[in-house]
Amino acid sequence: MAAQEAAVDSAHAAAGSATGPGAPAPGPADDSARAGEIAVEQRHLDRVYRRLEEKIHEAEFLMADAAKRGQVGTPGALAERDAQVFRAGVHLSRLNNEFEDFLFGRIDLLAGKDGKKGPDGAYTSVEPADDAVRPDGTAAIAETLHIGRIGVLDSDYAPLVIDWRAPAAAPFYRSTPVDPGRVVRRRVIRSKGRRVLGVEDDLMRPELTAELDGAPLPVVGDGALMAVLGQARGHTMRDIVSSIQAEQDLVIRAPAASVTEVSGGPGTGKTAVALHRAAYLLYQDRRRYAGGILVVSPTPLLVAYTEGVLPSLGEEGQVAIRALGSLVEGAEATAYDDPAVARIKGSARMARVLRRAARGALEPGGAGARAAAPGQATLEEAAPEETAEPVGTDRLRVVALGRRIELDAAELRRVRQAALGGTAPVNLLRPRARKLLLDALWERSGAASRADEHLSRGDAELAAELRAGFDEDVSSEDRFLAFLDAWWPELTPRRVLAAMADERALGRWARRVLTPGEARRLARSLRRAGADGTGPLSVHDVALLDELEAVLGTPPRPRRARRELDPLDALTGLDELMPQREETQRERAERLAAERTEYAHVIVDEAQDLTPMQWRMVGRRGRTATWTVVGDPAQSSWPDEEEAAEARDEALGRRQRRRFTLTVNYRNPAEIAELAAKVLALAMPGAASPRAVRSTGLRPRFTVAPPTDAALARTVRDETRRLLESVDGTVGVVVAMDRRAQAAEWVAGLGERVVPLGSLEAKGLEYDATVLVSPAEIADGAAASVGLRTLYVALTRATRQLTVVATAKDQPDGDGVPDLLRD
Ligand SMILES: Nc1ncnc2c1ncn2[C@@H]1O[C@H](COP(=O)(O)OP(=O)(O)OP(=O)(O)O)[C@@H](O)[C@H]1O
Repeated sequence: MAAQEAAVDSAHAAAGSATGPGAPAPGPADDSARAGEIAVEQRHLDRVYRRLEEKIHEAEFLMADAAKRGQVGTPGALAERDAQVFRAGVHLSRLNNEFEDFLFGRIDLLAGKDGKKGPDGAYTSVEPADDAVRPDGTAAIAETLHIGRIGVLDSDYAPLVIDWRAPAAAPFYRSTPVDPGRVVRRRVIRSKGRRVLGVEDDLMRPELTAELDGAPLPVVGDGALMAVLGQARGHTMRDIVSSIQAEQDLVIRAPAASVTEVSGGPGTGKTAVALHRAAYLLYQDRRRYAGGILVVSPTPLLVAYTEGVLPSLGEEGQVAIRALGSLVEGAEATAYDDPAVARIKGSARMARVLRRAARGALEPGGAGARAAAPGQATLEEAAPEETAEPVGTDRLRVVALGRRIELDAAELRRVRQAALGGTAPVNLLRPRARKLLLDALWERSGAASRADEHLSRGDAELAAELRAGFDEDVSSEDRFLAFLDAWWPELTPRRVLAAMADERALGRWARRVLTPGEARRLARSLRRAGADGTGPLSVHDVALLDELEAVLGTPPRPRRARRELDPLDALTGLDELMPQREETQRERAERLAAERTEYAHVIVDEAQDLTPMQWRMVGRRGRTATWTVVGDPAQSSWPDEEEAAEARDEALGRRQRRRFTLTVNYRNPAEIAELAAKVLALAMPGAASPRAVRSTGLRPRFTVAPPTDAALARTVRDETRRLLESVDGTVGVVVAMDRRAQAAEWVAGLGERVVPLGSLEAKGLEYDATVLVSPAEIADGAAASVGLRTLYVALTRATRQLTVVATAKDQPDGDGVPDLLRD
C-alpha cells in the first residue's frame, strides 16, 4: 500500500539525505552545518516573537483603552468596553498559552502549478509547476513556510507561521519521498521558549540539487521521526504535531461527514490520531463543534494519560474526555467485574431485563414501593423523602364529597396495568397513573351518576365542575399524596438496580432472557456492590444505569433560577473587571458541560472493547453526531463479537462509513513486536501485525521466578530495578487483574517512575520498559480468545525494553521462555 511505504520511507528519508545533494560531509562539518541551520531558525523565531510582542502590546492597548472607556459611563461606551475587553482578554490568553514551543516545522517548496495565494498568504498549489525542475536536475526553492500551533502574520500580512491545521500546512504531513508534491525539504524544529535547540531534516526529493537563495540547500539530522520516537516517556502522552505521518494525516483531515472508522495494531497512533482529529475538526468548523466533542476512553488511567494532548494543541473546553465508567453524571466507576459477570452485564440481553425491572420495581414488593428494609441490599442512598410511617400500597382510602371511598388491591392492580400500557418511560407515566386513580375513585364515589344526570339534562358545565371539585378535594388530601408517592414512586436508576439485587425479583424479570444461573450471578454481584448504596459501582454497572435512565425517563424538574445580574454593571476599573468576567465565563462553560448530554462529534477510542450495553450508552450521546471510531479487534477484551458488532451498527446508524487502516507501529521496537506477533498468531490466526518502524538491538529478557509468592515479589522487584537503571522514563509492571494489590506492594518505594497495573488497565498506555508477570496468568484471566488478546495488549506496551517473569504455570523452557511465547 502506497501510504504504508510512504510512512516508513519518510521516516528513513533523512538517513539517505545525509549524503544527498548539498549535504555536508559527516563529522565536525556536520556539526557546524547544524549550528548554522539552528542559527537560521533562531533568526526566524526571533522575528516571530517580535511580532507576537507587537500583538500583545496591541492587546494590552485595547484593554487599557477599554478601561478608559469604562470611565465614560454611557451605556454605549460600556457595551463597547465589554466587547473590547473580552476580545483582548481572549487574544492575550491565547498568545500567552501558545508562546511555548509553538513553532515546530518548516517546508521548502518548489514553485507551484498556479500562482494563487490562500487566506494565510501561502501559495495553494500542491503540484510543482512544469518548469520547477530544470532539465539538468537542479531547482530553486520558491517558497518557504514555517508551521506552528497557531498562525501568525507579519504586519504586511506575509505568513510568518502557518497553523498546523491550515490547508497550506498539509504538505508538511502528507509529503513523502514516494509522493513529494512541491516539498523538497521537510524540517522539524525543536525549540524551548525562545530558543531553538535543534533541527531534523527529511529530504523528499533526494534526486534534486536544490538551491535556496542561490546556495545549496543544506540538510542536517537523522530524521525527525526517529528523534522523537527515541525520547523517554513520561506519565502523559505528548502531541505528535511535529511528526504526524502521511497515513495518519489522511485520517486526521478526513472530512467529518458520517463515520470515520480507523483500525490498526498496537502503537500505530490510533489514540494520537483521534485526539489530533478533534483539534483539526474544531479548527475546520468551530461553530459546528461548539456542540461539543466527546472522546470515550476505556479507563480513567487512559483519560489521565491523554488529557494533556488537546490543551497542548491549544484546544480545551469544547472537548470532553470521559472514561466509560464516568459517562453517567455522578458515577465514577473504577471497579471491574469478574469476566463471567461482565459478560452478563455487557450483553444486549440486559436491555430487556432492565425494561422489565423498571416496570417491575413499581409492583407491591418491588424496591420502589417501599423503603429499603434494614439489611436489604440496595445501591440507593437513603431516600430523604421516605416517611417515618410506611404507607400501605394494597389499599387506598380517601374522603371526598363527605364520603369514604376505597380502592382494594385488585382494583389498584387493574389501574396500574392500565397506566403501564404503552411504552412511555415509567416516570413519565405517573401523571397518567394519578389520573386513572382519580377516575377509579370517581366511579366508586357515586358522584359519577349525579354528573351523568347533569349531562343528560345538557348541563355539561355543571358536570365538569362537579368532577373538578372532586379531583381537587382528593388530590389535596395528604393521605392521597402519600399513597401516590409510595404506590408510584419516582424511580431512580440506582433504586431499580438495587431492586435487581433481590434474587427472586430478578429471577422473574430475567425469565427466558438470562439463564437462572446467570440471573443468580448477576443478583449476587449487584448485592456485593454495597448494601447501603455506598459500595463501588463497576464499570459495567454504569451502562446499566444509563439504560435505566432512558427507560425510566427524567420527570420534569423546576428550573433553577439563573443569576441575572450582569457583574459588569457594578464595576468601574479593569482590575476588578477581568477576574469577574473570567469567572462568569468559566461558570457558564461548566454549566453547559454539565447540562450537555449529546455531542456534535463522538470519538470512541479502543472501540473493540465496548460491550453491547456500552454501545447503547455511547450511542445515546451521539444521536445526531458525526463519529470517529478507532480500535483494533486483536486487542478486544469482549468475547461476543457478533453481538457487539450489532450494537455498534445500531449506535452508528445508517451513516456512511469511511474506513482507514494504520499499518506502522511507532511504539514497539521490532524486537518486542516480533514476540507479540507470536501471541497474535494464536489469538487471531491470520491477522497482520503492524510493521515496527525502528529497532533497538535489545531483545526481550526472560527470567523465571522461584515458586513462592515471596520469591516472585523479589524477582519482580529486582527486574524492575534493573529496568529503572537502563531507561530514563517510566517502567510499567503488568500483572493479571487479581494480582493488582500484590503488584503495588512488590514495587512499593521504587519511586514515581514505576507503575503497577492489571492487564485490563494497561489498555492504550505505554512505558519505556515493562515487566510482564506470568503470561499464562494474564491469558487465563478470561475466556480463551480474550485471554490471549489481553496478553497481546500487555506485551505491546513498551517503547524500549521488555522483561518477562515466568512462573511454573508458564512452563518455561531452559531459557526461561514461557510456552505461550515460544515458536
Ligand atoms: N507520527 C508520530 N510521530 C511520533 N510519535 C508517534 C507518531 N504516531 C504515533 N506515535 C507514538 O506512538 C505511540 C503509540 O501511539 P498511540 O498510543 O496513539 O497508538 P495506538 O494505536 O492507540 O496504540 P494501542 O492500540 O496500543 O492503544 C505514542 O507514544 C505516540 O505518541
